[in-house]
This record gives sequence, structure tokens and C-alpha cells, in this order.
Amino acid sequence: MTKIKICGITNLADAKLAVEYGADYLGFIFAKSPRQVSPDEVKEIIEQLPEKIKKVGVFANQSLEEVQGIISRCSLDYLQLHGDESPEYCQEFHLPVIKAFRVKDESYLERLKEYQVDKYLLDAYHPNKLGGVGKIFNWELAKLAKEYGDIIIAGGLNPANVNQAIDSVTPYGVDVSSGVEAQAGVKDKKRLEEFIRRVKKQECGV
Ligand SMILES: O=C(O)c1ccccc1N[C@@H]1O[C@H](COP(=O)(O)O)[C@@H](O)[C@H]1O
Repeated sequence: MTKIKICGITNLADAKLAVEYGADYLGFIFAKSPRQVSPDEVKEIIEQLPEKIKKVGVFANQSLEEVQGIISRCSLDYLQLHGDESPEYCQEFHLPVIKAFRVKDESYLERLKEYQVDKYLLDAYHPNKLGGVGKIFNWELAKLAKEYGDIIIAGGLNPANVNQAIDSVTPYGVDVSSGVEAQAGVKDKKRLEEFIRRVKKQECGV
């Protein structure tokens, strides 16, 4: 079963809808972003969610102290490190790490090989932005990473292209942020439902 991560959650209503539709992971962005949320906001949302949903804190190039502080405030299950964090930095936490790599060409694999993390998230490359760009990358390049562990495809996914991404790569999971939004930080109910429904329908071979 392809796992589904809905990222850029900023409010309880969107979190509950994603859970109801069948998401596996929810992402809360603590990195600089139009979707950035505070630890207090996330704590309040998480307290009202079922245990089974995996809660992911998304960070980018933040200090160890800042990340540790947020971990101790919110009940996160995973850390997603979306910047230029080193392999050593990724080992500093007691939570499993999803390390993001921005894919421009196949040279990304040389970096990925150096990391021993729980999961590898592949996102599109952008010269000035770290994530939430809404742009796809060449999914053929993602196949190369599968021998290193669980791969999550991100970057520009939406209800119209997610099935093609899964067909091309057969990843562990898919991750979407802007592709199911009505505006930055606010999910579009129909697009969110459609995205999750299409992934699940593909599983059933319908
Ligand atoms: O979404 C953001 O604003 C963001 C900011 C900083 C780091 C990561 C961010 N989001 C991650 O970006 C990818 C792709 O997003 P999209 O679907 O293309 O909009 C996704 O993994 C988010 O977790």
C-alpha cells in the first residue's frame, strides 16, 4: 500500500479531513514558509488527532537546539529534514528521520548514499526555495534511489498526476502540499479527497 503524506497542515479542520479520508502521515512545517506553524499551534492540533496518524515535523537548516525544543513541546513521530543537514546532524535525534533531497539530476544519489535515515524523500530542485514549490522532477531518477531504502515522492504532486508517479516509481509513499491547496496553508477539501481517493483506488487496481 502506497503511504500518503499530506504536508503543510496549519489547522485542525484540514488535519481531521486528511485523517478521515485515509492519510497515513501529516506534515507540520516549522521551516520558513507561507505554511509555517508554531509549536503551540501544532501541539493543540496534535492533541486532538488519533494516535494512528503519524505526525511529521518539517525543518530546514535549523539549529539542533531549536529542533529539540520543538520535539519536546509537540508529540511528533518523525522529523523531516528538508535543508542541507549533514549525515551527522541527522543522527542527533531520537525520532526517525525522513531526509529530503532536491533532485536536479542523478548526482543527488551521491549525497543520498551518505545518509543512514529511516526514509528518503525526493523533491524537485529549485534554486531559491527549499520546498512547497509545486514542481515535479524527472521520476525516472527516483528509481535509482530505491535500493537504499524507503522512497517518498514529493514535488508538484496533485490529483491529476499522482497515479502516474506511483506507476513510474512504485514508491513507499507520496507526499503533497501545494497540490491539494485552495491557497497557501489552506487545503481544498475536494482536491484533498480526490488525491487520497485516487491513490487508494490504484491500490485496488480499479
Ligand atoms: O511546503 C512548504 O512550504 C515547505 C517549505 C520548506 C520546506 C519544505 C516544504 N514543504 C515540502 O515540500 C515538498 C513538496 O511540496 P509541494 O507538494 O510541491 O508543494 C513536500 O515534501 C513538503 O513537505
